Amino acid sequence: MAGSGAREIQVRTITGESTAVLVPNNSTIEELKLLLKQSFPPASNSPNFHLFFKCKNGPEILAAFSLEELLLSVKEHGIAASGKEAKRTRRSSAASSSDSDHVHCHETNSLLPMEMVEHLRKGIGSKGQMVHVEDVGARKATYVEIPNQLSDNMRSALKSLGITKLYSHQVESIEASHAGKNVVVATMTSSGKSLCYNLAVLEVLSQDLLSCALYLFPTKALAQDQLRALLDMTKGFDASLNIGVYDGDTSQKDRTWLRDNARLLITNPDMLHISILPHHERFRRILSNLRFVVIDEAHAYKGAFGCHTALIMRRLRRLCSHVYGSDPYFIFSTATSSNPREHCMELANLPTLELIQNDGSPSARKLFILWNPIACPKTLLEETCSMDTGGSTVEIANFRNSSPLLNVSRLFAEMVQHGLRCIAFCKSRKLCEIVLSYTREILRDTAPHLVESICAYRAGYIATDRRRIERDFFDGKLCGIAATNALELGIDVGHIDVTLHLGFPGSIASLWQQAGRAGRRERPSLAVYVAFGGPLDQYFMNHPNKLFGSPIECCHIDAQNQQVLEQHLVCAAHEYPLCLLYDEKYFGSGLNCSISSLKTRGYLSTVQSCDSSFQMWNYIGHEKMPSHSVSIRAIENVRYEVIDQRNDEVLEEVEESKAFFQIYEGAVYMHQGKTYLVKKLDLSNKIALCEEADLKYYTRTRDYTDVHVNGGKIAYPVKVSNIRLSRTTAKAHTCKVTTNWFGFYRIWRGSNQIFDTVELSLPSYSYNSQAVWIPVPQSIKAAVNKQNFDFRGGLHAASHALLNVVPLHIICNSSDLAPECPNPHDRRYYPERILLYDQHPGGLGVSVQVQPLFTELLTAALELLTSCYCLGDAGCPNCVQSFACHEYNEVLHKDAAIIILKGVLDTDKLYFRRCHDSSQVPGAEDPCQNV
Ligand SMILES: Nc1ncnc2c1ncn2[C@@H]1O[C@H](COP(=O)(O)OP(=O)(O)OP(=O)(O)O)[C@@H](O)[C@H]1O
Repeated sequence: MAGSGAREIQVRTITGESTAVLVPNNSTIEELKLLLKQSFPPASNSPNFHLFFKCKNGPEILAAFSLEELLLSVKEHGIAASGKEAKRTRRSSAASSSDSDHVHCHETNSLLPMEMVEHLRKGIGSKGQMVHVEDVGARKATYVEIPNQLSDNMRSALKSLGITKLYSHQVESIEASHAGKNVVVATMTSSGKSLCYNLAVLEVLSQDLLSCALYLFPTKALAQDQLRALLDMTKGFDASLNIGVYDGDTSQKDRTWLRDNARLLITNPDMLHISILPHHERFRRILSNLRFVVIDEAHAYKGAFGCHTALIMRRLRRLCSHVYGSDPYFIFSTATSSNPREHCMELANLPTLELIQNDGSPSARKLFILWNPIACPKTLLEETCSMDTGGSTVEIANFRNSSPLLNVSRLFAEMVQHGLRCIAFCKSRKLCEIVLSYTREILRDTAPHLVESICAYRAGYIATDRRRIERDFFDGKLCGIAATNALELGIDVGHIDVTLHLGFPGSIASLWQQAGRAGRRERPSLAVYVAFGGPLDQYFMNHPNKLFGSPIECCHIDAQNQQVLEQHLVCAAHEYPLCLLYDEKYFGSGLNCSISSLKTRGYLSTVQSCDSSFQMWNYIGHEKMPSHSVSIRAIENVRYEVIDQRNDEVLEEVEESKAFFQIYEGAVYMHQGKTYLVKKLDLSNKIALCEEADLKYYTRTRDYTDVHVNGGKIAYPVKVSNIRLSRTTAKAHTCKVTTNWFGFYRIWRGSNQIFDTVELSLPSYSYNSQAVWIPVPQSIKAAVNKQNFDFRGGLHAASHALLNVVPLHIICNSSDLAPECPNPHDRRYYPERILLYDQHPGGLGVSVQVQPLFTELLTAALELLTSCYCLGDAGCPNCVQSFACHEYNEVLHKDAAIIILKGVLDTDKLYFRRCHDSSQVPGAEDPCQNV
């Protein structure tokens, strides 16, 4: 029993030994350590000596040693960094939480990221899974003295951040901003880009007490993160800045206050579009005094979302100029784009932009491992497992299976057990939950005290849960997160040592963005890309130079996309009448034609004047708020709530389009690594009731997605370049994209064996869109079959090749379009055609732009395939594989695709020659005939 001057604490080592230790009150950390060492001399066979302190009498024990003492001690022993950083490391910060009665302490053999590579090579990677290690060398900082012109406010802000010198690119960008230039800072992740815009903006705002700034972030989490940073930085300022976040979560009361008082308003493009611009008079003070617009993570604005944001920027700049007499400067920041200047100029319609890209920040060494689970033959795996004395029976049994999921889970457990803070990026929400659950299973055997120190993070979780997880990771209460790309953009979750990547995330830019989350603040780091068995991942495993030697992707936006342009012109006219003379510089040369189209469709009217360029066009549409019907990033409002029926707690809200992949009666639903059985799906109230259950299986839906071409004409005429294009029989039509769910499988965990097939009856999910397509004649099918090639695989490969060449000819992202991807198990009839459709509900107009170019694109696709010397039916990512394939690049046949593409081009050529010969040119002079 604890006497009055002492307390009893329970101590347990990682190997499970446990005893009670009597600790005198007010003992220092050194005394405590000594006591513990006497009770548990580190055994030679226990190199990873983790101590777990559980205080029986509640949390008071922490009062015996202050955080400072703990930090000092930790620092002395060289197992964590000092000062501010140490506060964020897991080892020390668990103790900083006064409401915690758990203290985790790694006494010896915590591994550094670089040491981990050797550890893996000798341990779980000893049989060849580590197929490549790329050494991304360290870079030294180029510091510059803080410029003399910076005010005392700025100097004290820097001091409060512990910054004594600036990186060269920071000074370069601040000077450019202050010289009145628009600036884009395109340096590495964690290179101090925020300071580039914060110093430039705060300096002006603290000197000119009327001036205002608008910060745009693509996510609410980033906005909150920046608010915290700005409030910290400006604590000692003598000028009132009134910084606040104005987004969908802001209360009405706070909104009113911010409108009246804020000088630095943090928001997002959605809010600008739907709330600020349509009610611009309420923001008169801010818009009249707007000096800066800051756009962080500029690479997030590409494709459909980028196109909408570009038009919102034009609406903003136009209102500032026409109504409020202001002309703000722009500061962009981006880490992963290979065309930052061109992209940002298009985004905000700027004539000039200063590019700052000579990165002066230091970066530590990063080792990037390519890890191929299937590189390890089954027999060798068995051998490894039987030799692996540290693994549990479950683990050994599981690891015998070369599943990438189990590999990544094992790596995840390995990292946290060795004191390395880690994010395991997974491509889907389900994978994220499974990885968490497997990793916890491993930890339960090897380090039970760490089971609760890891969790999952994904966009579906309710906002308060996400904020808590971010905070807990930052504070060090958590040491690992299995996350989707929701954690990819730069939220500061503190220091991270390792990133794991389960499967290729969809773009090289995304992979680097994710890997950039580790190794911040000059600490060496590790990234491990674990491959799936699909052709794309296997290609990178076999050709590492294609991954590390290729430039990251460009960001494309097309602010002239007629369909999107017209949607925003309606909003713009509602905000302030349009005028050809003054607005063409914002909306481009298509303005005149779009105004006529909107007039015909009943959106605009004018009072006749003698000179048409002076005419003012007023909004006369029926909607009170036209911006409400323009969706800028296909956010779904209809969502299903997943409720734990035992305590009525909402676990998640799932968008309608994704709901039935996860929740249906009998589904095994996962949340924070726990399994739940879905008991009831209430379709009318959009609620799924579930109960926690210990299940040894998981479920997978049986579904298919069909594209039904309606044959309806698309309402928007497309501008065709003056270049004489080849004729085509391809058509662009409206279409309906429908997903059907008709059953599900029950599958054993571990062995992945299907043991039950269940039928389902669920409503299908559809959205209207636009498609461009060409039929493939029977003669071509016969030619493919004659070679014993897979015709369906050929259609799939040809559509992928076509998709791969589209962004080279049209400004768009390849993710704006999708091909028809066959499910290998689907034996139904399939249309014999090459088709691409707009992935954005309602359509984006990209298919329409593709149609007149179809022959050129088919020719380019054919050239791509014939000039690519890769071997095998499945091709490679340079030719027929697509990063975004819905069916993991299965059912591909490159040689069949060559026959199909060639055949379709020849058929079209022949058709037009015959038309010409018989002088029956069916309107073919106009390549838009089918639009
Ligand atoms: N001149 C400097 N000297 C030392 N540390 C700095 C300096 N400038 C910035 N930092 C620190 O570097 C870290 C990363 O900064 P910041 O978050 O601004 O990077 P970033 O480039 O915006 O990152 P991301 O690309 O992830 O958004 C922060 O902790 C910041 O305080």
